[in-house]
Amino acid sequence: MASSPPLSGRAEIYALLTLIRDAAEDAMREYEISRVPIPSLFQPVSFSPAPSPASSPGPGPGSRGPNSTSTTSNIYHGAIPKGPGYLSTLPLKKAIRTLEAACGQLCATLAPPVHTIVNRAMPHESTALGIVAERGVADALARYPRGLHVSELSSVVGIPPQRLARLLRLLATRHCFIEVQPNVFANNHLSLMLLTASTENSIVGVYTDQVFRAASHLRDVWKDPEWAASNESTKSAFAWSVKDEIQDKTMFEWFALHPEKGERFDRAMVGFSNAAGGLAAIDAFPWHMLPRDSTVCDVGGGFGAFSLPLSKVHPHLRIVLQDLEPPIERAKKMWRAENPSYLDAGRVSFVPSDFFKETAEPGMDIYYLRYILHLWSDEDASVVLTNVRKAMAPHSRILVHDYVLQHACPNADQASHGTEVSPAPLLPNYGAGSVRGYAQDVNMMTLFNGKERTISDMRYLGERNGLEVVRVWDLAELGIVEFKLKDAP
Ligand SMILES: C[S@@+](CC[C@H](N)C(=O)[O-])C[C@H]1O[C@@H](n2cnc3c(N)ncnc32)[C@H](O)[C@@H]1O
Repeated sequence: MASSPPLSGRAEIYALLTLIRDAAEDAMREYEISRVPIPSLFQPVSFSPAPSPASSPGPGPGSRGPNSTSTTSNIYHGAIPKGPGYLSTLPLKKAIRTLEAACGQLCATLAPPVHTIVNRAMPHESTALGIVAERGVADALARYPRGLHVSELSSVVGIPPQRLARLLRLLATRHCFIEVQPNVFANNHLSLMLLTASTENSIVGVYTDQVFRAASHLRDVWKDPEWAASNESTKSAFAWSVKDEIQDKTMFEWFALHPEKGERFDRAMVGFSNAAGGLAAIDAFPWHMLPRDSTVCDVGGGFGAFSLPLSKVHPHLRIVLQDLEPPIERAKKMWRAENPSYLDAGRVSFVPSDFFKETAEPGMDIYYLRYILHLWSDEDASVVLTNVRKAMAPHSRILVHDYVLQHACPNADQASHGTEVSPAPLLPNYGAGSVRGYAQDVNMMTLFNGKERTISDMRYLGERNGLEVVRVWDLAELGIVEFKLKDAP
């Protein structure tokens, strides 16, 4: 546990400035190593139609990893280019974690508290992002690198010019879009994320629509004694928000009434994974050390947002994709389009299965669960884990790929099992540099009564299901917790 005395006053500010400078240097070095130009927020970008899936680049020799541009194909970015300067590697994420933590701590230290608190309470940036993403503003600007006046843009996106200008100015003030002249706006590399074909547009849609509405009901839910006391996923704020339409169902069951929202959610998972570095595990975990034909069961794998790119980078593995029937049907189409040779060689199989009712595929080498356990309370997560444990052979491993949260104060688990310790004077959990995980924790509570977990929570969950933590792989935002059977070698 880090127990050095806290710095104060000028010493803390200078330590933060040093961290900012060092982290920015690390980030710039990563761009240089990757031969990607350092992006400019002031460089307008244009966009022409996407390459067909057949011509999109796949992993190849010399690629830097699954999050770098060279290994991404259309499903991961929704068939759009990421603009100049797009890079998302693990070293860059680590540098940005420190940079954001130090900048956040510096501003929160020196700014008048009222300034910080009022800014944090304002939800309007999210509102503006949601509207602009839904109306396709980035698409409408795509062919105009010198920008378009709101009077022309207005008729394309169906928002009155002056209202549109105000939404865009709020966003441009935070560097998403550029106001190139008064009331004339152009895309930059941030606003490109909002192109309607992009998976990031879908995650913006999910957060600013479904999640936003559900979160606004948390207060009401907690005033109802029955709902407030329940940990069931069918008694979440999301369930409350749709209770006039459907009762006692989870969000996944609600998707059956709204298949278009289910499909948007699938795409959003890819967008979220891009943001969180969800593919970093392809490089960081030693898949290449597993013998040929080792088997990986992607439990609740959706259409294979992880296992599909895994199959491209590590084709020596065999994959079994398990999920409910509708995602499995979508998965078959996705694999046919994205990795037909792997499919035709019979190296992937699709198994419709309810992980609450059925055991996983028996005797697999790896059971991989990404964004699964965090959806559920300890009781429900235990049912899923038990159904996996029953299928395990003595050598099998479970990889739980989720956030691994830390307390915001020094604690015994801070450096256990491979999690990285933040440099002083940052908060032990990297503060603002890791805030998305803590927001996701509240999001899981909102949508499913689920939760993100600390390493102690993971250990507890393992112990109550006959499993032991082997180690944690710190992936700068998400982590992988590796479990084995208790008492297995
Ligand atoms: C948050 S998504 C994660 C998908 C995928 N693992 C990924 O990382 O992109 C949760 C997945 O769990 C699946 N799921 C939900 N309830 C399930 C159940 N009872 N049995 C099997 N899969 C289920 C959903 O269909 C969805 O694909």
